[in-house]
Amino acid sequence: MSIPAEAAAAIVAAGRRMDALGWVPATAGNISVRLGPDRIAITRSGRHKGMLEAGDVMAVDAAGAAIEPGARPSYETLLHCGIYRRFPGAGAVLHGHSVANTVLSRRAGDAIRLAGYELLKVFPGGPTHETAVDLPVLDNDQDIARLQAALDALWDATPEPPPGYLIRGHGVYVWGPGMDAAMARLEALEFMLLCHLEEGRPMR
Ligand SMILES: CSC[C@@H](O)[C@@H](O)C(=O)COP(=O)(O)O
Ligand SMILES: [Zn+2]
Repeated sequence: MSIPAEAAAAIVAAGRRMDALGWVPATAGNISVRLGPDRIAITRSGRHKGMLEAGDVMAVDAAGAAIEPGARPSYETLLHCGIYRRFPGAGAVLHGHSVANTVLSRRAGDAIRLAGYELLKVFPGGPTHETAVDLPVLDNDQDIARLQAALDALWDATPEPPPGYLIRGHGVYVWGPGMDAAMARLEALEFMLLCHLEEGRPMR
């Protein structure tokens, strides 16, 4: 299946931006866009996200299976599928490994509370800086299906989960209705995490 040029271009541009900000070292990170009810455009596994070309983006179905036989999507494809399945309004998903999200997630318990930051207004339902967002932190797991099951259990127990979470010592997942919104949320989140880190704040 060929990927719509606009979707591939949005993924390539997002990878360059994340790389410029130092959030996707080596071949870290993965990026996707929802194409339709049973189609997702996602980065191929093992590509450097700052040097993507349109051909580094491929299609999978809603269960994460490659449409093109033999093609190898991101190792973490099931996490993207889990987000699109759970949140019908999600149109783009970003995953990065920044220093701030890695260090803070290693120190944190099961959540990091972000409160009092002006940039919280970038998150849905956060019209003022007085809102607090509890960003979930899950233990890392190389069994991605098991990690997604832990996320599903968490989301089942959380009335309105924020559009992002951390994986301990690994990275962040953030989503939005489209790529621009997902990137704005990622930038806001990384900014607040960096503030948190600089201040040496307690986690909750
Ligand atoms: C460079 S190691 C990082 C990977 O293990 C993984 O966490 C990651 O983010 C990228 O995996 P990928 O399969 O390229 O999408
Ligand atoms: Zn990763």
